[in-house]
Amino acid sequence: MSKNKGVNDLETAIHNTSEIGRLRRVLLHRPGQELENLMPEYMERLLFDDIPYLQEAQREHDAFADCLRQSGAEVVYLVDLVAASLTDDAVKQELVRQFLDEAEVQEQRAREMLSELFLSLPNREMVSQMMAGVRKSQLRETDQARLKDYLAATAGDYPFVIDPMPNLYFTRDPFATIGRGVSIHKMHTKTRNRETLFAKFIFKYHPEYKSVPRWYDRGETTSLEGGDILILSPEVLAVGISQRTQEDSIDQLADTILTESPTFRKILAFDIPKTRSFMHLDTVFTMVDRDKFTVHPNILNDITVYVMELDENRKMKIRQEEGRLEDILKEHLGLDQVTLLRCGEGDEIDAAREQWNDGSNTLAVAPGEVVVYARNYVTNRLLEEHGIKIHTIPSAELSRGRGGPRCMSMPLWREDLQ
Ligand SMILES: NC(=O)NCCC[C@H](N)C(=O)O
Repeated sequence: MSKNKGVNDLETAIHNTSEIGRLRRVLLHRPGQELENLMPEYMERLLFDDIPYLQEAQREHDAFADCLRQSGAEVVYLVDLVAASLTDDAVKQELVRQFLDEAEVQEQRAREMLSELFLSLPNREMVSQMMAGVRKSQLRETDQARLKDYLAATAGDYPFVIDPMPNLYFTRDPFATIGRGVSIHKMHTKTRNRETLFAKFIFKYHPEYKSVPRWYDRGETTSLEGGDILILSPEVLAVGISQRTQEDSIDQLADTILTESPTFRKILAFDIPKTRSFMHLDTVFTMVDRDKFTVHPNILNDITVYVMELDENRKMKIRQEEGRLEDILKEHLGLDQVTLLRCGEGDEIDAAREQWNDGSNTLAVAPGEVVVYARNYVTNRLLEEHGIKIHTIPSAELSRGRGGPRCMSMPLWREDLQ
């Protein structure tokens, strides 16, 4: 792939062989009405710690998208991809049917009314409405009257007929591009599991994406989330064993990838503490250059790395690594030196504060060039001192969802590293 090629010349739908190759096409979701459907009573279940101010969150998100465009990436939005996957009425009806199943709307009359509501909308608006959720008050008065008993019995005072999906702007998690393929995830929580239905439709019906190889699927029984998957090189993947990703899922992913992908040879499984602030591997560890990584200092004593690879009989071998993380990375990536850049410069308080606001969660747009939240100025200064070029984006509202630039993006196409 030549650096001079235009985005339209990218020959394959998906191409992602590293964390840091020049980013050429990336998937985002601009936060929408789903954030306006957050209420304090239900925030914890919906995985938010506070309610972002939507207009400001959108301004911040637009600044993020502009920053990615200026660094040479085409920005693609989730609603547009899903809308373009609804290639005919039958597919649109199939999405509505499965969406209602997964939103657990079982009563026949309620299903009919909601189907009518969704199918009356153009594709893009319909998808946005699904994402936003449906308030009881949005149903026509006549429908509310007809459904009175059903609504009282199923929801009581609960104000939604269908829950919002406020975590959609973290496009990193419901599916992940790996090499030329994709893993579609079974999510750890019910609230986020509904997000992966959109990925199912993109990779089943979208004209450009429907033939992409599949490494993992949403029908699996154990959870795997994209924030736990890092592509350290075309041969080596890192996958977090975390609050969100189970060991069995990594076994399953490793079996498929190591057998079927033409390049990946090894998976490093990083066992990290299972807590909310470290929910995924990328909340404590990201790659910023060929030999440099950000890390949350608090996990360094609490991390165990396992190496998974196929032996000469193509049977999976797993062994535990000993020693410092720097040395393990050096060995498996064939590097002379690895530098770990400690969040908050390693200061106990700055590290905790900045990691909570995703100081270790950087998105590389090229080797040694990353997008970071402006608020994490201590970590950002350290990155610059080590020669990393940083692009800062505003983050007062976006950070309330507990995810940073890497969490808010899914690379669809990166250039290979030379
Ligand atoms: N990769 C990531 O760490 N994504 C951030 C996800 C935040 C979201 N509120 C969640 O709890 O799933």
